[in-house]
Amino acid sequence: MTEHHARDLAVQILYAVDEEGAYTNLELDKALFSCELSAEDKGLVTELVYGTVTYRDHLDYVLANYSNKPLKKLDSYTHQILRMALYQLIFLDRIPDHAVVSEAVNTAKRLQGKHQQADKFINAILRNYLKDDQPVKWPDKRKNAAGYLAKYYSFPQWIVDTWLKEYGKAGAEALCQYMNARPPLLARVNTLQIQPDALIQKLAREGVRADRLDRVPEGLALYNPGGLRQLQSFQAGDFIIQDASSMLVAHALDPSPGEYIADLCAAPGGKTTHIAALMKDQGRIDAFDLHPHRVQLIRENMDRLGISIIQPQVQDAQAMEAQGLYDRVLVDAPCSGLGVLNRRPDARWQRRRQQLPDLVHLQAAILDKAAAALKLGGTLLYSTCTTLRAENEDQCQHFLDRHPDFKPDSLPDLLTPYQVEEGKHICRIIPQRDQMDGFFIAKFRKVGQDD
Ligand SMILES: C[S@@+](CC[C@H](N)C(=O)[O-])C[C@H]1O[C@@H](n2cnc3c(N)ncnc32)[C@H](O)[C@@H]1O
Repeated sequence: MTEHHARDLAVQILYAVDEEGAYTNLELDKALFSCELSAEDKGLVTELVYGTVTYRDHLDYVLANYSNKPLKKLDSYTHQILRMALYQLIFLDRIPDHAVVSEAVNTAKRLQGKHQQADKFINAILRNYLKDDQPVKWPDKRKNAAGYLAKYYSFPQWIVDTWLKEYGKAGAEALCQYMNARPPLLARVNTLQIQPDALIQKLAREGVRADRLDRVPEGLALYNPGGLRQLQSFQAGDFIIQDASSMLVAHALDPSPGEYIADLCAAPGGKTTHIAALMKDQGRIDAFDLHPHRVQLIRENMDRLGISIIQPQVQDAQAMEAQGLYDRVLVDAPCSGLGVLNRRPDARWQRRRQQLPDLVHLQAAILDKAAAALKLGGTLLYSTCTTLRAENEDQCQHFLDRHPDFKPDSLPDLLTPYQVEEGKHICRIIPQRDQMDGFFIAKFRKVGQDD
């Protein structure tokens, strides 16, 4: 296959994401697995798809200046081809402009033989854009920061509005920039098997450079690892891919060997397997999740990492019946995920403000079951990967209001850099400040009614 076909494939993936609601990463994996493109062309497809999906609204804002038809009336293939070409013209330096235009026209001819004139329309729009020497007029950044951030950085307006309220103009802009950049590749060393410095040396022998993270003892940054799953160290279970924020959650729970722990929303098991490592694989962890195919991922991870104390089970956490059983319970709740929008380019377009009430309700129901399942004196840890107060601080305050038998509990020193002023039991990991996924962590202790 040639580079031309790489572009055709990219347009077909963009179509599936936009028109059929496919997940970008899964659609890409599926398409790249079954095609015969070179590694370089696969890289190009990935870059074009990720960039075009991420910058969708930025690209449409520019396109609307040059199209005599409303964009909504374009057929989807024409629209995807135009967005993808414009993404290359605006954001990529290495492909000459004339090549971008002729590739777009040829892709249209190949994919849309039946849609007469689409190639001519695409050619005219792209040439008009290239001829125009006036810069695009974006919404005024000072008078209409919300409009500017949403269009320029390509986010739904409601997300930008909440970030502006939370972090102000400069903070919200820095957060938009963070979420548009590719996340670093981080790994957690499986300390049941190997220590970080030994793994760094082992990875070096496999041709991968790795450095230790400052903030999490078992965290590594990996550089240019190529086919990660083919590495002997990966197959041997020496590490798991996980972000630093996520690693902080198991440390916040602070488990000890021999304890009985429940992880109520556990799949695919990143935090469960970390908790097991901190327990030296001694004791027991019940790892629940609603979805059978995701529970299977917990099994695969524990098997690869050589862990024996995890009991994975399909279980709706809202329907748990356990009472007074566990020393510690983790609720790593299903949430709006606004702290990790950089990990899936289509996620920002799929989240809806209207989903929030149901999520908040689900989180509260799971927290109530967690509260009942704990022993007296037990620890409850609540975490989310979102930046929204309704799912974080407000959720926790309502929990304390409903459960006078619980008190805030202080977090270990490792978490101190992220503690909020209001209380030592709450941490906010702020991506643009901490250069990690956006997370919220809160800790409580079951003290009983009379305390
Ligand atoms: C944030 S993810 C968990 C990530 C996981 N803790 C890890 O570190 O790998 C939230 C999980 O909650 C699960 N979930 C959603 N609703 C649930 C419910 N009612 N009961 C149990 N699990 C649920 C989802 O399937 C998803 O796997």
